[in-house]
Amino acid sequence: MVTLTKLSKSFGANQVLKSISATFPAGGVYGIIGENGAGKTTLFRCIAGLLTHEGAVNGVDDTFRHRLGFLQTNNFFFPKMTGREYLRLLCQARSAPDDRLDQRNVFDLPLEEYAENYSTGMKKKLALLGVLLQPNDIFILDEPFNGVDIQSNILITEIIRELKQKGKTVLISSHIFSTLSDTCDEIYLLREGYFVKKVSPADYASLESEMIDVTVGDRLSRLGL
Ligand SMILES: Nc1ncnc2c1ncn2[C@@H]1O[C@H](COP(=O)(O)OP(=O)(O)OP(=O)(O)O)[C@@H](O)[C@H]1O
Repeated sequence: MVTLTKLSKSFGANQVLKSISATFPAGGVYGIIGENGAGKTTLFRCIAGLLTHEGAVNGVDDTFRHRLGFLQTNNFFFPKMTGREYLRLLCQARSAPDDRLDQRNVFDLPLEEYAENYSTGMKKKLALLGVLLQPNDIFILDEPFNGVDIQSNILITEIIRELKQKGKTVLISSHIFSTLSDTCDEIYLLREGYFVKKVSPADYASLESEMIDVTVGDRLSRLGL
């Protein structure tokens, strides 16, 4: 479970998150959507403890961050570290078994090659595999579908469903609505620092058409194709 209590974050005069309170129970998948710059990554980084903030995430003394796997939008890989060495490092950081890596390499990554030389999609999959090999209960996936191929898209969707079945908590952001509507129990719309909407599956279709209306508006006629 993830609980946010009056979570606020500013960068100088730019107040990105404005006293957000929300509860994400275990065994659920929660989508966070919002325009570029709405604050999704900032929210995730606050939850993961990578940014100082006002308000609380799961209480001050909670050790839940030791059970939290965070797939960032852009992942860092040490120079001259192979994919296998990266996975071992992540396993060892959480005292997880680092054997059977070839068997668990479900994305068929070239584990003997340097991770920094991987393609964009391969880097994303390596980082995702790393947090999946750890004994995490909470998964924050910032744009996990970004840059990955169709096959991996399908597999990641099924992995998210499996995490839910196992009772994990999954927070996920995406700019592709269908990737969220396929998996999420609730979708939150982040706008101007607030969750302005919390939508259940029965209302996903109307949320999507509302977003299309708002987004497209008069833009096509302005473009004048
Ligand atoms: N380290 C930082 N220093 C200053 N401003 C920042 C920093 N990180 C984010 N911001 C600002 O916070 C706001 C929210 O950025 P954030 O990356 O969280 O948005 P986002 O919703 O994840 O966007 P996108 O969909 O483009 O990934 C933006 O105005 C951004 O410029």
